Amino acid sequence: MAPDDAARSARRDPADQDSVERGTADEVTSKAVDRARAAIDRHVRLVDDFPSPGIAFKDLTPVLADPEGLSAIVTALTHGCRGIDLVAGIDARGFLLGGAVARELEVGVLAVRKAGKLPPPVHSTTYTLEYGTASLEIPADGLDLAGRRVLLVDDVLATGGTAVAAAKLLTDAGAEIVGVAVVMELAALGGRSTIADGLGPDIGVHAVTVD
Ligand SMILES: O=P(O)(O)OC[C@H]1O[C@H](OP(=O)(O)OP(=O)(O)O)[C@H](O)[C@@H]1O
Ligand SMILES: Nc1ncnc2[nH]cnc12
Repeated sequence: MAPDDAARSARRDPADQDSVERGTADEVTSKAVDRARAAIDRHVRLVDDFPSPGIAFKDLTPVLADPEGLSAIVTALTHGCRGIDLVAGIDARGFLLGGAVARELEVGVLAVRKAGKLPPPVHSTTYTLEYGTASLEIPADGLDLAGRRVLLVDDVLATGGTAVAAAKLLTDAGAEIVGVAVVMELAALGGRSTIADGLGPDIGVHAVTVD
């Protein structure tokens, strides 16, 4: 996505003194990206052969537990999400990030959950990710997604299977996916092109850092 003033346009008066003192939204975001990358480099836990042999797992849990890391990442993730009215956080670290991003943008948040956690009825889909298959679900009742403009948020984009599956669940329920925002993109696994193939070339994919 192109740099923009998403967080500010979503909730702040561009002329307010606080924004002026902290610089333009682009400057704030660009500094946040630098801080976020530094926190990721400092705290990411690299675990070989998890959850299965041959997988180099990047665990962002300690990054999110760091106050500077969480703060910078949330600011950086709001970059480029103009005009959204719902954040969807993907199970499980996407819940933490999605809630914080939604609060920052003053919109609601929806948890896209792994199978078996939600009461029926649900919309469900099974998909393939880097290390196996899984199912995601959202409520099929009590939630009107028609016409909602949704930003998908997750910690890692690897093959893109998870993001495409979550997006399809939401679009089948009537929502429009406006963008996908992740902390870390594992570029070698081709998630960006899977998203373009599955959701169309116009879906913006914003990664705070690319590995
Ligand atoms: O791009 P993909 O190949 O689909 O992989 C990305 C997904 O993999 C991880 O989740 P995982 O399903 O391992 O669940 P977790 O959040 O519980 O660790 C990560 O949090 C993403 O959701
Ligand atoms: N290598 C990896 N590290 C962390 N999360 C992932 N999700 C899919 N592949 C992953």
